Amino acid sequence: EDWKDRGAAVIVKKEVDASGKPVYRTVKKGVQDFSFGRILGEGSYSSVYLATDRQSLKEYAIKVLEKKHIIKEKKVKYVNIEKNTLNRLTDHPGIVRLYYTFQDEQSLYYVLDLCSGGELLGILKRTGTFDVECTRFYGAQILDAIRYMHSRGVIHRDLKPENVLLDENMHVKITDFGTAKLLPDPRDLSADSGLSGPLSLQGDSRSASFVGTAEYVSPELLMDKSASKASDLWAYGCIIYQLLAGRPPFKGGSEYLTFQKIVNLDYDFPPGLPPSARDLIERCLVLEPARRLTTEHIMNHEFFDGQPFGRDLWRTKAPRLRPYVPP
Ligand SMILES: Nc1ncnc2c1ncn2[C@@H]1O[C@H](COP(=O)(O)OP(=O)(O)OP(=O)(O)O)[C@@H](O)[C@H]1O
Ligand SMILES: O=C(O)[C@@H]1CCC(=O)N(CCc2ccc(Cl)cc2)[C@H]1c1ccccc1Cl
Repeated sequence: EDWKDRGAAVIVKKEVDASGKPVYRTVKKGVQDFSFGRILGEGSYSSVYLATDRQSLKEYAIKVLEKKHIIKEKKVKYVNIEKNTLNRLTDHPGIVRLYYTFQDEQSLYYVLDLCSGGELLGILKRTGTFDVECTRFYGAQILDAIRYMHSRGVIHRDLKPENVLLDENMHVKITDFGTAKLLPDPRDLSADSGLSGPLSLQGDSRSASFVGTAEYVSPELLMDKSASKASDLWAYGCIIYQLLAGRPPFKGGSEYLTFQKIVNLDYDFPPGLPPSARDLIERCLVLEPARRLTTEHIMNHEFFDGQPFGRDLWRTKAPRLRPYVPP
């Protein structure tokens, strides 16, 4: 192959025809272009493998879904949502990148960024809690990624520490978009498209079916099933609380008891939490979605005073992991 593979979705092969004339053939990447390594993890409908591109030797995570299982579990819609969502979120360092997809008789394949640092939940369990510096760094990276997602009309709807992965530099990569809600793409909502309908249509997408993970689900999703961008900020408040406290704010002995705690806003802070962190969490964990802080408000909140966002945030070296020690 004269064409160096640059992680492109297709490879151009240079060959010669019978008369010796050079001809170029484009072929889509496929299973044979990778050497599959160990299993990185398993989902309900998927297995994720470490894989190396045979040409560029670049390492990826390849998520493999078995078609038979997807069809049996009626998850074909999920497959398309994950692909369409990831194709909308292509240029942010805090979102797992989908390079390309392909399929064979039995399976679907998603070639993704390799997140060799594992899940945020995993490192939180090892340290117990995060100190303020770590909470600010990871809180800022997660927020920066949410802000980008929302700007592209994507509501994640299942944000939680298990879905915040870490790359080789221990930087955040948000994953698991199969249950996301796609609003009309703001980039298509140019004035003349007439698509810029009533804001309520865009700001508050009705969702009859999906509910996230018990501890992080927002009260509005439990009460009347309407997910909006504010639902992601409720989950964000739960995550910040969990980084500092070592456990989520709403955790009952059963899912039902957890839901009761959520709709009654029944949670307490462990002693010694910094006042600015308490204030930030309190302003995210607000029952009325419209009264919750937005990503812009949170970036300007006192808890993040002096914390760079944007490019600088992604160039910063991840802080050493230290547990939170009350003063
Ligand atoms: N890009 C990645 N790099 C490294 N590990 C990954 C990557 N994506 C997923 N994993 C790991 O593989 C496992 C399965 O992930 P996957 O997204 O397929 O299923 P899941 O969403 O975790 O499970 P479920 O579908 O039940 O919600 C998870 O434990 C996850 O940590
Ligand atoms: O949307 C696409 O990029 C293609 C379009 C052509 C195609 O056939 N597929 C697979 C569609 C599909 C979805 C679910 C099952 Cl169980 C089987 C096939 C899509 C696909 C291929 C690979 C991985 C994911 C997807 Cl959605």
